[in-house]
Amino acid sequence: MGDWQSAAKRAAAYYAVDHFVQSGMRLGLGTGSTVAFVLERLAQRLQTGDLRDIAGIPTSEATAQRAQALGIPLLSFDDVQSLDLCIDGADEVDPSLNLVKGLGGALVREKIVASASRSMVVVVDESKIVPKLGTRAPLPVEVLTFGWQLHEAWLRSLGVEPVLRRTAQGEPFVSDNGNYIYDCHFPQGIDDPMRVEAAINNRPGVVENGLFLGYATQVVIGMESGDVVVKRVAEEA
Ligand SMILES: O=C[C@H](O)[C@H](O)[C@H](O)COP(=O)(O)O
Repeated sequence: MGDWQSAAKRAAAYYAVDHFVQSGMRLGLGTGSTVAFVLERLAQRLQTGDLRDIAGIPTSEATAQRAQALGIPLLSFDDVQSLDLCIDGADEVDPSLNLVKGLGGALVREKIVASASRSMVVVVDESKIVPKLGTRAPLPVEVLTFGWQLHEAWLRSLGVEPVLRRTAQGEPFVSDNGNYIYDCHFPQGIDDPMRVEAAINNRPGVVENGLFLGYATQVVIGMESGDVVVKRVAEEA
């Protein structure tokens, strides 16, 4: 990651916390290197007393640990069933603010938390902006370990190049939910995300895929120039 990308992620994350988070909110806390800056900013503003009475549901064990270390109060779905706002990163953002997520392996909990949130602010650097989903990042598909071997040929039959995600040691990567992940490469990008989402999620053994269609309400983009640009979903006519 270039220096500008790290600065752009921080700029987007700080902007999102400063413009969208208010005292008293119940938050969804996403996962990844950009969300790390969100947590940093939340902790700073809690310490100064600028923000009060906020708490969040983390979308991964990594986010839970980081938030706890920073003193950000955490909740679970035992405590609340809906959230005011979810802030999360993304691997791709298209012109309609549809997303691919999950390169950090947290897609299942991220989608559950996003679906329980009244709005979703996505924080990215400008390298994540794409004209078409599937052109920059593979689509992660989380599957149960039982029968994981059955999915590869099926995914290939959809015209996809699936690669089982592995650790640096060559072992299959295991998600926080105890599942495996196929990273699915689309040679021409994803032409019809809704059809792909329905087909993949209808397959027995598939837990979830990384397409987030219609979830993002705002996308905060940190630019290489140092500027921050905010995109919102188009208002309905
Ligand atoms: O599973 C991981 C998440 O979807 C992340 O939000 C996504 O991969 C973006 O991560 P980062 O901010 O590190 O690029």
